[in-house]
Amino acid sequence: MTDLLEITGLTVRFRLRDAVVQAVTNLDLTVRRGELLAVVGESGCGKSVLAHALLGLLPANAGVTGRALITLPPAAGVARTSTDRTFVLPGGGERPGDRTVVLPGGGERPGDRTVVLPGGGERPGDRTFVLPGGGERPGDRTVDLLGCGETTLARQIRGRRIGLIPQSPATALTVVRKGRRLLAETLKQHGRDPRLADQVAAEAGLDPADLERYPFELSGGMAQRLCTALALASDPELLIADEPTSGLDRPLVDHTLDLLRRRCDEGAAVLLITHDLAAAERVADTVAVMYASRIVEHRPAADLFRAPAHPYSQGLLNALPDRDFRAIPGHPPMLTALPPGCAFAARCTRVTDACKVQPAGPVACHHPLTTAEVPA
Ligand SMILES: Nc1ncnc2c1ncn2[C@@H]1O[C@H](COP(=O)(O)OP(=O)(O)OP(=O)(O)O)[C@@H](O)[C@H]1O
Ligand code: NI
Repeated sequence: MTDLLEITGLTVRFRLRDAVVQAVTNLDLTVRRGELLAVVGESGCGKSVLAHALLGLLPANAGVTGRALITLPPAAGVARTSTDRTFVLPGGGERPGDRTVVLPGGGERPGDRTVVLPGGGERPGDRTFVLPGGGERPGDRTVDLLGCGETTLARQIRGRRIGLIPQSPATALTVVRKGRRLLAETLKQHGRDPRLADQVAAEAGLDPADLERYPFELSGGMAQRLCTALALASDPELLIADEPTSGLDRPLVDHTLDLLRRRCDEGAAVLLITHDLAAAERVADTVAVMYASRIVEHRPAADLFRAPAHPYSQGLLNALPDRDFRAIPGHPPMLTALPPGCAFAARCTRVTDACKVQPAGPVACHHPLTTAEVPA
């Protein structure tokens, strides 16, 4: 997998009349093509502000520093080049006659994937998509999302290369137009057939019949799925999904998570912001745990869920109903009055004097748990 987005030193401060909110502090993250990165953490730790900073959606009282470099292919639209070819992939397992081929598009490149193609004609369940070569190609350009300016973000990035499923879908859908028209117009805007509206709605878990409703006639969960469909309409390289499953029933939660996973398997990247650790465990490749504006642990999902190293990550996992079901005592500190050292120290059972100094690294803790300390 190659890097799609590289964030370094992202810091966001909100100026209030008599205080400064430290919403995101010195955040480093890399998102690769094909990766599903989950960002988890308690309410108010800075997850949505991170998403909004990347998309230039913060209000005027926000100060943003750092870099967020996204590497994009030259053509408008999705990560495709003129040499990429479209394949139909088999819906099921391997079948007699299936052939193995190496990708297209002018010589092998780093990140090219080998796929098995169906030997016969199209079959039910077969899916068509373009396999991105992955590696950087001539003509790819790098844009700093934090420095490129509103015109570039509005015309080239937001809703095109980066899609957002917003945390408050009802607030996002203020227009008085039926879902079908909204979705069809969005598809058209991105050079896609507006007749795909039903298909994209269904992909997002929305009954196409509900496209006949006005946004204000939709339930919270329906509005959520319409926002998901709208975000998918441009087939973005990066999808930022901010609590995309809140308010959905279990089957729809699973449907949405499967959809996000599939996008990554097809070469796009997803930044999934969620309170739902079980969801992150199910679909994420990597997890970044945020606490009081900082990432405190960033590791492969399998490692983190098996053996969390930061005491805060362990606390979050212990709070799960199928684990200890025990919440971490206390509350996160106010972001207007953060301590100079580790912000978790006041709630941590492992605290020592060393914690008065800010810890750094992929596990930002002076006393991380060792694998031996994690109960089997
Ligand atoms: N415009 C603003 N002015 C001042 N403070 C703000 C502003 N927007 C957000 N904040 C503060 O920034 C902090 C991070 O907010 P954010 O919305 O990112 O939290 P979150 O992790 O997404 O929480 P939740 O899980 O509840 O959605 C919060 O303390 C919030 O009050
Ligand atoms: Ni949020």
